[in-house]
Amino acid sequence: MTIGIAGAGAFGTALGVALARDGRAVQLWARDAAAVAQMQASRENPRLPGVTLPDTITLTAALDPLFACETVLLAIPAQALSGFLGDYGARLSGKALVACCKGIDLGRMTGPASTIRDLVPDAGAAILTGPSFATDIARGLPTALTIACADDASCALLQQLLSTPTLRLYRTTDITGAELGGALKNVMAIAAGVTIGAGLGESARAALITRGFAEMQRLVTQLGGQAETLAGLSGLGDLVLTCTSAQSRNYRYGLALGAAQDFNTTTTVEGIATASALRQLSLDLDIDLPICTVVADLTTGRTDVKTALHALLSRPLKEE
Ligand SMILES: NC(=O)C1=CN([C@@H]2O[C@H](COP(=O)(O)OP(=O)(O)OC[C@H]3O[C@@H](n4cnc5c(N)ncnc54)[C@H](OP(=O)(O)O)[C@@H]3O)[C@@H](O)[C@H]2O)C=CC1
Ligand SMILES: O=C(CO)COP(=O)(O)O
Repeated sequence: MTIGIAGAGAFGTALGVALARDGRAVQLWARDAAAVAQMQASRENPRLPGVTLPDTITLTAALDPLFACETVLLAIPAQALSGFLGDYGARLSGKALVACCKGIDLGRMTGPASTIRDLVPDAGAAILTGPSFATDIARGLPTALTIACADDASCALLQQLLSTPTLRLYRTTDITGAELGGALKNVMAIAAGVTIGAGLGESARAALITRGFAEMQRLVTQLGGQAETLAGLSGLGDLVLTCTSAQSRNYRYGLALGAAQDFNTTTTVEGIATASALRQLSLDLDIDLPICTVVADLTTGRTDVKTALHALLSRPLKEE
């Protein structure tokens, strides 16, 4: 069975490489025909330098080969997902669609798997998420991820299909917990980066990560997800990775923000839009999300680091 992957960015390509190396045939689609031609010729993706694309990956800029696959991984940024599904949802109905992105859609206020469920109701909506840098997956380093899908039997099939000897998938039916964990950890990673970038210290970062996790639990449980999911790979696992590693783009963006330095605006930093979505959700649902709100205010220039820090530290003292 050929696995389709929409989006030949770092993550889509890394997943394709891992699956192809383990014997799966992969159709890797990108919208830019010139970039596809260049990758075909070089068997390398500039977004994932130093990794040779196995022969069993077929690159394509045409959509028909992608739509011929029964399982399609959607590895495009979270804010682009609803547009893609709006354009092509009719061609994707009945398939297993696995979101491979992390974020909350600013227009719809939904996580990636929920966006699939809403826009392509008769597809099997799933999400693949958890702690993993694309380069680690592509290098064949050991990685463990969460696959979430409402139906356990379908989830088990996807778990088998997408696991390899070095890419180990755990499954859950808690889509809400899994998709929100992945979305929120990026916002927390920006905050952690700001903390270090502004010279506030590693103790402050540990406090930020811990209170960030409390914030994640508050939102997830109020929206019907499970605290246990957040304690797993898609929540705590990815939170720890992204808040402590300079490989993370969200963390690096936060570092630059905290140090008042420029940052390349073409880099995919999912936490920026997601922070604004969460700020709005906090107001709409009356849920206390102080760190997400501060990150949204920082990234949109509504506040500065000094004021943001004061806002967090001057909150009333309370029970842990
Ligand atoms: N990189 C990583 O280590 C990991 C990333 N992820 C998640 O994967 C998702 C993708 O990130 P990543 O691959 O790193 O990002 P990249 O910036 O490397 O690539 C993004 C890809 O998406 C494509 N794209 C953007 N907008 C659209 C659109 N409207 N329609 C079709 N294709 C589009 C881009 O194409 P073009 O070049 O034409 O703009 C590009 O190929 C994110 O949600 C991220 O959080 C998850 C785990 C690890
Ligand atoms: O999600 C990731 C690791 O699990 C990648 O993080 P960044 O998008 O911050 O680089």
